[in-house]
Amino acid sequence: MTQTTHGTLLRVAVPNKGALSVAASEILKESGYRQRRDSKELALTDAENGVEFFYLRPRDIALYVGSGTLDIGITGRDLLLDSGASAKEIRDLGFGQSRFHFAGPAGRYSSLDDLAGKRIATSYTGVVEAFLAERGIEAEVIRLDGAVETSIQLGVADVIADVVETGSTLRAAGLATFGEEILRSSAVMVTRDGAESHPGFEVFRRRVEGVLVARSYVMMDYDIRSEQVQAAVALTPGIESPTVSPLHREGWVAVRAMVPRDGSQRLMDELYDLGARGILLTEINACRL
Ligand SMILES: Nc1ncnc2c1ncn2[C@@H]1O[C@H](COP(=O)(O)OP(=O)(O)OP(=O)(O)O)[C@@H](O)[C@H]1O
Ligand SMILES: O=P(O)(O)OC[C@H]1O[C@H](OP(=O)(O)OP(=O)(O)O)[C@H](O)[C@@H]1O
Ligand SMILES: [Mg+2]
Repeated sequence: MTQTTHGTLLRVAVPNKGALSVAASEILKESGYRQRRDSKELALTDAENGVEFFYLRPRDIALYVGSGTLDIGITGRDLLLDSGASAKEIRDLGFGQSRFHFAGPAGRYSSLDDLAGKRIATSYTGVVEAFLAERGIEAEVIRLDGAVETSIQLGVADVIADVVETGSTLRAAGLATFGEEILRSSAVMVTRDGAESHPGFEVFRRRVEGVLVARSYVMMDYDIRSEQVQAAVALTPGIESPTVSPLHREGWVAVRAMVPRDGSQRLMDELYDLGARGILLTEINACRL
């Protein structure tokens, strides 16, 4: 293992390509870590921060983390479940959202009952077989590496089970989803029992958490008459507790609180109606809570 003045480096897996790779490196950069500049680099040591990054196929990441070779990884929830690895999800990272669905020629299939005896092509055999077993559906699962949408036209399968984001790939192939959603996925941070004891683990987790909170919250400042402050603070309770400071203007106070980015415009309207003035919204770049 690599040693530095910090001791053993924390070993972190990052998707090397595909739908998650750019956003994963982005969140790590925002968390203050060095990231590779060249997509051909396979590993990068950020000695100053005590972390070594390994750029791997997102499909393999849960296996490396589950087996104990690496401490933390970023991958998709669907890939984690499909791998059957003993890695565990510790944080939804809020990007790479996708749904996983059965699909067939538009109009031909309407429910899961239509799956019996069919050939289902997918890159996610673990997820699909578990789903079918749970519901007692007997069907043949055919493993393909990708571009599964084409397999029906080529006569290899009757239906597919695949990742759907915008649905444009399905539409282009003349396919439509049917039956209930198999699972909902997004990028997740994974680790394994025992990795938490690494001295660098908690710092890493807290840094990423700080970026995620900074992305979902904004800072709100406003002035309000003292007699309205209770009602206003009830609308903006903050995370710990809002800061209320006296103003030079008699009978008025200034309030500062973190508020969820979603709904923040509506909140400004409500505060204005309460009598608040000078309402400001500012971005938070990073935080530790
Ligand atoms: N179009 C998409 N939009 C958002 N997330 C996606 C999309 N396609 C795939 N994903 C998610 O990205 C993760 C990895 O998929 P990705 O396509 O990068 O890898 P792969 O299919 O194994 O490899 P590749 O497509 O490079 O052969 C999965 O968790 C998946 O849910
Ligand atoms: O609903 P959409 O927005 O069209 O996205 C879904 C498509 O994106 C992924 O393909 P990818 O580009 O990863 O190729 P692959 O099939 O070879 O994995 C996925 O497998 C679907 O084909
Ligand atoms: Mg893919």
